[in-house]
Amino acid sequence: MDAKNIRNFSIIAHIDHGKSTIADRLIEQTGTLTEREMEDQILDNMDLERERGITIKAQTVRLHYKGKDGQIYELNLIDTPGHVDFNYEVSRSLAACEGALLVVDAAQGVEAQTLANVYLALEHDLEIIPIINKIDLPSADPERVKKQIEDIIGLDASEAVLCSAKTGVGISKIFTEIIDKIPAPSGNDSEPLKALIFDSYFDSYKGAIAHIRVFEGMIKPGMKLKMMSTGKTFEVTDIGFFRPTPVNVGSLHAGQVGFIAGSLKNVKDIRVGDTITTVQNPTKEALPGYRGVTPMVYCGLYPIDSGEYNNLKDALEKLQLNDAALVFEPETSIALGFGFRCGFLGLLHMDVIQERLEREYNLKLITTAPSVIYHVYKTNGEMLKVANPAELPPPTEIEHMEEPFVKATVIVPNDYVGAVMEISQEKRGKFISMDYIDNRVMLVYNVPLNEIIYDYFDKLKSTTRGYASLDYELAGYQQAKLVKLDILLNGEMVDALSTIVHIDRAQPRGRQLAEKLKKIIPRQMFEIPIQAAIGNKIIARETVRAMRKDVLSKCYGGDITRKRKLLEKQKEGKKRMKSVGSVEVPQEAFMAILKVD
Ligand SMILES: Nc1nc2c(ncn2[C@@H]2O[C@H](COP(=O)(O)OP(=O)(O)OP(=O)(O)O)[C@@H](O)[C@H]2O)c(=O)[nH]1
Repeated sequence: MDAKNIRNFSIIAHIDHGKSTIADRLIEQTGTLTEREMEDQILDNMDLERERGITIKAQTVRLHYKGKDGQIYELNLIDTPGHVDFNYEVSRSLAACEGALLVVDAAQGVEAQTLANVYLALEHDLEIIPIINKIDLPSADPERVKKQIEDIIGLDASEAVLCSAKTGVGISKIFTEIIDKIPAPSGNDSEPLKALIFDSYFDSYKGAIAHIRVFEGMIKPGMKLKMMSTGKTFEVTDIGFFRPTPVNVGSLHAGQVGFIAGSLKNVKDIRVGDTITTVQNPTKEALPGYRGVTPMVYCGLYPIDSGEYNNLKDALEKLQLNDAALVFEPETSIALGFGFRCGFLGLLHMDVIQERLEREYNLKLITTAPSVIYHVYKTNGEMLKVANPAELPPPTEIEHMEEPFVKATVIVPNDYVGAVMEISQEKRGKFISMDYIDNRVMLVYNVPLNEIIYDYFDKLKSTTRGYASLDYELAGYQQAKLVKLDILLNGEMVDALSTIVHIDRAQPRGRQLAEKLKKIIPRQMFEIPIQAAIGNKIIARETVRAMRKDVLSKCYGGDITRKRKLLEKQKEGKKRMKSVGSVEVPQEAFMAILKVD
């Protein structure tokens, strides 16, 4: 295919504005798949993704379309993940494109992630084609949305495509716009190879597979290639593109998008953002923008049955084959035994991994409350990065501490500005700016990531009746007065329940946590004191009183089915219990810290 007939583009949108549905329509109209093959929402093909209705892993598909001029065009649609956790992947996918379709919901208008994604696209100098979707909705107001796109983003929206991915209106116009407005890729087959890795996945037959965009040069099977960030070399065995199932081809040329596989066994060898070149005639300069992914959120994962430790290890290793962003290392807790401290890109990523471990690998796990990484500057000049609150050194050894902050952008209707400000301040947010857009307001705050993890977004959503949209990006570390809050059960400290909190919040958090735990920890044969402590100082105390009745005392007569049901229920409840010293602690307790404020 002549490069002048190639178009590489992404679709960017706020969650639920219709990105996947539009992608489906584009695939359908190019006849890339027969109707029978056309499964609903092909691009979101992981089960979990479908259930949660969000795009997690980027997918790519090559479409062939006959333009008005009678020529066949190769359109490479590069899907981008739609969640803030995966911002870096979005950025790499965009770097592989010349253009982007900006999809905005005709009823909801511009939202926080619309903006975040547009800014990323503009950073990569992409040609942006505004598309106003869902015009079939009774509440659709395309004119108003056009105005928002112009006022807020500063893009000319006079020629925005009005479309309904549901009815199919406007889809043909999208093709014309892609062909007419998005520039064809430049690049030269005879230059030294320069290809960008923008995604990777693990195939049990072929090993690790890299999604790539060739900028300069060309690739053929048998070539010896080199990863520029690590120097790792390998031989190419397979080359191809996605339709969306993989189709092998003989070569990939400058300007094209596709995949390569070779003697690579682990996705860790394929770093998203890295540049690939040839061993024989390497390029001098890597493509810009590469950085390693760093997990932002950590938690402890422990098998309820300690005999499952090795199975958990195997499962994590398997998941990691496909997910280079997942990190883990063995950890021991006095309370929970042997487990792993695992690092994730964000809360959604954490949720997805936990769910897959339980669902696909049949593991029963105790998860500790998520934590961020604190920078602890010790009095001896050492700096520690602490991801597990239990590992915080004693206060006497700490000179000062720093915690990660994010720049949070919130868009809400005018009526809720006060509420958002209140929540943000409560969450130790520092006000940055406020702008009026249409009948809404865009607020920017610097907020500790720790507070975002707790319940910032939930609170935001509930107090604004779901109208607030949020996007955030990491904004560096700042000094903060932080302390470790410990919990003692029956006089014994439970390391897995320790958290790091701001000094001003420590007292009330400790009290609330003790109250909450009192409700969660079931009564046992003896009295259980629950204490919250900072260092040696006890700041709260509650007591779970001893059990008086056993579960069966409710059963009168000989109703055996009811009796069995009660025992079953009790067993069910027990599954998620972990004996900590002499106390049975349910999973919920380890998450209780997230539920207090
Ligand atoms: N009425 C109407 N509904 C639509 C239209 N396009 C998409 N939807 C619906 O809007 C919802 C979200 O659409 P998706 O395509 O899953 O949205 P998305 O942007 O891909 O969402 P993420 O994958 O989470 O980023 C789905 O229930 C769609 O059926 C449209 O043109 N009209």
